[in-house]
Amino acid sequence: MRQLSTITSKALGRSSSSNRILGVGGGPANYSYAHSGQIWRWAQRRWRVRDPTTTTYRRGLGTSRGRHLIHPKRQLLQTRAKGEDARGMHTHGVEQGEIGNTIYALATASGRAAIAVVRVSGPACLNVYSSLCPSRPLPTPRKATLRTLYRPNSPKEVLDPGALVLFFPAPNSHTGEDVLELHLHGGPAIIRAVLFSISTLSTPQLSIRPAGPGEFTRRAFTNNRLSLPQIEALGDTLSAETEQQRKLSVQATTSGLSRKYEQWRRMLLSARGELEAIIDFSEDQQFDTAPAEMCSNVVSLVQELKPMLQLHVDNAVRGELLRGGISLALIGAPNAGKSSLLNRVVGREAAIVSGEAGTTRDVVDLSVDIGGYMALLADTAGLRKAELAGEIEKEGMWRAKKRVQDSHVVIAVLSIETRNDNNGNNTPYLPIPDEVLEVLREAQDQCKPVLIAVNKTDLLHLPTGQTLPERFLNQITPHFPALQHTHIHGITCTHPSPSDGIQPLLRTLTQIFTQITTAEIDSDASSSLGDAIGATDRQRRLLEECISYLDAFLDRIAGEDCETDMVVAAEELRFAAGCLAQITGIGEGSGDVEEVLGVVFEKFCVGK
Ligand SMILES: Nc1nc2c(ncn2[C@@H]2O[C@H](COP(=O)(O)OP(=O)(O)OP(=O)(O)O)[C@@H](O)[C@H]2O)c(=O)[nH]1
Repeated sequence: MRQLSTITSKALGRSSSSNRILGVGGGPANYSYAHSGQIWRWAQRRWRVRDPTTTTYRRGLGTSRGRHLIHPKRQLLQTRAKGEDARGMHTHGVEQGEIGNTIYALATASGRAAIAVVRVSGPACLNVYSSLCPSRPLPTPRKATLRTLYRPNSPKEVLDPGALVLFFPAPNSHTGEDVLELHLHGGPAIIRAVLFSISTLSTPQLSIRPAGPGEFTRRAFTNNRLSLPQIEALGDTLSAETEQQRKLSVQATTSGLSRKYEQWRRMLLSARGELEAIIDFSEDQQFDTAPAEMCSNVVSLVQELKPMLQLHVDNAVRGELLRGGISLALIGAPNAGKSSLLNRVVGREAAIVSGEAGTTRDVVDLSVDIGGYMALLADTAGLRKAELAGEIEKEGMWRAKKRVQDSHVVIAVLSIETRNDNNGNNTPYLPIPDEVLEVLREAQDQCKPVLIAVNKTDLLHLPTGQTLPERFLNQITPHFPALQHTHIHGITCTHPSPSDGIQPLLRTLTQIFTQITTAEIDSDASSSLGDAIGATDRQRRLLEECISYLDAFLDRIAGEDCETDMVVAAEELRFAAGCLAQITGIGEGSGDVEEVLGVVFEKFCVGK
């Protein structure tokens, strides 16, 4: 990635306050600009000024809020960026009184168990310990130590005769505060007694109270032990059901995504600083680098950053497939065996199977773990000529087609049928209905992976090892020249056997899942692109928003009214950086982090 030229000339070198004003280089980050674009927005809101180039707007700029005007185009605000302290660390509006509290909760599931863990976090940890384990020395930090727990102030009353106690002194603990873990015998009465005992230790000076859902993790975030993306990933870890979801959440928890986004945000802020330097000082100052070159450097940086962001968005979409499940539509003619296949895959009689054509009228949805991937299977109404179908069946077919459009993968079930030949023998043949072909072609046009399952192969009495005769394969392939042969499987649903073809079909499905969820890696790009697959839906939407601001920036900078457009273009960069700030919860524009945390912590349980 190209580095922007650093502005070291007279314009910035005059004083340390210049550095602060321009937000370039070091120095306390206590100041931030509201430049023309921002003032314009205020003006729009307050005085209904529409055109940023009018003098009215400039008057608005000069007089609004009566702040110190350092330049006709901008104003210095001595407002500390919300949620950012002097070191640029996030404070997230945590009330000081709150953080001084000590919290406790049962960290393991309630109910009878071999072991139950009670967690305590906050400044009163040592008091809790000395009250429960009177006259016993504090365990060595991070070393499990056997202790007898007593009821506070009743040294003869044992609560748990053999608890393992762990002490994690601040700041090297999960929450960044002192943390005490009590590994108790898991009987409900012991747990209740210990929790009650802890609650009695609260004093006006050292408040001790039960923790809310996710409150330990919230403290970890507040104390910079975890980033917002890591917490989101942690939420996913807790709700992971399949192996792939688990891997994804672990990847996201341990990846350096936050660092990457923060790096990009700082690059954008630095780029914005360069533009603002040009706007403010190009008329009367000397730069080491010519303004035109500085401007083109900023444009190049944005042009290089954009595809990286786009790749992250694409990879995040793949991650969403793992997180939310891959949707599969089963389509085919009535009686082809779609419901029978669904039942075989989920391993139970989930859908009604009958010899009566048109049994399935509506879409039947089921989720199932296929090869470690969460798959959302949809059995749909059989497709046939509309003129043969009644109103309900027509509605069912419409829904089936709609489901194909919304699915990530399509499985078409064709079925072997038999008819009497002239000699009175039952001859197998493979009907391929036009309605099914049409839907499959549409799916292929939308680049959806398609798999064809030829059902009822038991009617063929094939020799062992053969799953589909060549002639049927040859009948299918001309319709789908682009379809891989490995995506055509012979199966039998009603005669389970090692050669029924179901396992090979599932293996192919798993391969398809792997393909559509594997991160796209640009060979020139950073390795963190693979990590982007762990990005959440919220992060993806913010990345997309960031890209749209970068597009707007590039449009502005290419505009004819260079002076005005550059001012507004710098504002677009600020918004773009704000989107990245919202992802990490760090920096100007990070928005209401509490609100984001509220959504993120919904998934957390008490004790986490
Ligand atoms: N011989 C044989 N019969 C099968 C097989 N699979 C399904 N059938 C039969 O085919 C008939 C239709 O099966 P379903 O699974 O209900 O078919 P469907 O495609 O869901 O049918 P609709 O709901 O009408 O769209 C039933 O009588 C099944 O027993 C198979 O592998 N071999």
